[in-house]
Amino acid sequence: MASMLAFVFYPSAQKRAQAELDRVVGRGRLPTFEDQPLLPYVSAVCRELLRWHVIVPLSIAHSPTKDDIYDRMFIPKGTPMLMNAWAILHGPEVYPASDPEGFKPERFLTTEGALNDDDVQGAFGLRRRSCVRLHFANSMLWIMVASVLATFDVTKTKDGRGNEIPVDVNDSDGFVSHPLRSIVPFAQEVVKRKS
Ligand code: HEM
Repeated sequence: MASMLAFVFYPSAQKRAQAELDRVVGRGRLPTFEDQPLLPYVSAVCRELLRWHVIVPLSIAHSPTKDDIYDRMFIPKGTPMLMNAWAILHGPEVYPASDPEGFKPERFLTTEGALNDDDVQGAFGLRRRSCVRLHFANSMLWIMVASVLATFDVTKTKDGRGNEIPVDVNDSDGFVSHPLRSIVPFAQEVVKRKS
């Protein structure tokens, strides 16, 4: 869902990823995992999706098994603790160069155009208890994004006069965050790309 919003709001990122796909894969087949090393911008789009719209914004609650002190704060055993993944992944200290709220896949690329070392680990929790299926989830996200971009243009819907209908962003409440489903069929168009 967040990918559809990102493609609508940031058409230049969508076009740049499609240009990379056209150059590496061509228009005669779908991308596969063998193509992945040659598609750093598409991979950067996936990282930016995980960062820009954090799926589990407060991660999962954990609690210490014994009393602890952290940074001069006393934390009693059993205190529920949440990691603010949204704040970490939008922190201007970590993403200073360019607008942490904006969708900028190039923040994950080196000046030579290769992927940098920031693998957005925080989106999957940190350290010992992080997501056990993060590699599977990353692969599924990548193949979905690569396939959609290879096949479709995602744009704003136009009204009867040809004016774009503004997309209103509403996110779900709760443990898992996603754009609300109702906006998708009404304000976005997913059109098969012209060959
Ligand atoms: C983009 C997709 C996904 C995201 C963003 C995500 C994110 C997370 C996060 C933030 C946690 C909590 C880590 C913590 O406790 O600090 C977690 C835990 C977990 N995730 Fe995922 N996850 C994703 C996909 C999946 C999938 C596809 C599976 C299974 C097929 C999965 C299975 C689990 C399990 C079993 C845990 C609990 C791990 C534990 O407590 O030891 N996740 N995930």
